[in-house]
Amino acid sequence: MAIMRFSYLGPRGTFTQMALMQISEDESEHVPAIDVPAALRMVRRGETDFAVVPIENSVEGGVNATIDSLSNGTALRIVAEMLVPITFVLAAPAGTRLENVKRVGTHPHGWAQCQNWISENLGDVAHVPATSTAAAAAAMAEGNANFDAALCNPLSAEQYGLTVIAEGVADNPDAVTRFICVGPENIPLPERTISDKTTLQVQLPSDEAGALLAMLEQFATRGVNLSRIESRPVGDSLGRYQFSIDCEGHVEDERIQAVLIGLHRTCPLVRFFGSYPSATQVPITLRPGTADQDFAAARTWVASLLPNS
Ligand SMILES: O=C(O)C(=O)Cc1ccccc1
Repeated sequence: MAIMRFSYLGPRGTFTQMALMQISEDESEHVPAIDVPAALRMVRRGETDFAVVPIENSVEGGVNATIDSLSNGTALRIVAEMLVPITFVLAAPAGTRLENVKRVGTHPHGWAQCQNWISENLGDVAHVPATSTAAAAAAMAEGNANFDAALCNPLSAEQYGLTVIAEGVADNPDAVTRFICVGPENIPLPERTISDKTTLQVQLPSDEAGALLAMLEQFATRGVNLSRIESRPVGDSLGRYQFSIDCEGHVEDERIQAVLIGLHRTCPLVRFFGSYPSATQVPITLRPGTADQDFAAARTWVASLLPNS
């Protein structure tokens, strides 16, 4: 089989690479990118086959960089999702004392997920933003960091030869980040499983009272549960928002097709970003009347009412 190339939010040792390891353990296939748009750009240009990027974390919610660069560029397809439990350490050159840490380098999401721990344990310290947690660790190891410790995962502390000066750094020990694997638009659709997700981008008709409610009703009437919904600015004028949505089900499910038909009829823009197996594979409980056979039976009945049936 041809070698698969995966771009990811790098450098080596990011949480994103930990997610990538779940689907490809061979590091020779991993191509680090400076940020999420760059990782996706490599797929759009055909330089890599897939990109792995964070989309949602249990503390901060949606990752805007990912949602926006999916929404505002040429079409891509999500083919898989991965969950990574997030555990941080503070890593620094040997001999660094915790009480001397005044500036912490990390990715903004890392900072957001540890703010309370940091202020309780270190008092007033400044955040120095880095392009990723591992980029902070790498800068620290190279000796050109303008901070005293990197907030990163244990793997990158080890990879970059830093000393762990605090472990279990987290506001919420159960924090999880969800990552997606994204391929080009023409990639085959992943097969249906007992539990799938579908990701969409939807714009609403402008200046219409109740447009958001009407859009949500397309899902509600077919018993389709949403697992994430984010409003993001369209970007052309103030007050214009679009929605990034994950819902439970696969585009091969009749109820999802009915939602898509409803959205397409009533919304000025609907983009499909793929259907893929949910990471947990917890079976979806269907509301009565929303299974494939219910739709098929209803269609047969309607057809029987027509004159030439
Ligand atoms: O910076 C990283 O290591 C990433 O992969 C992004 C990130 C940062 C913090 C929490 C989850 C993901």
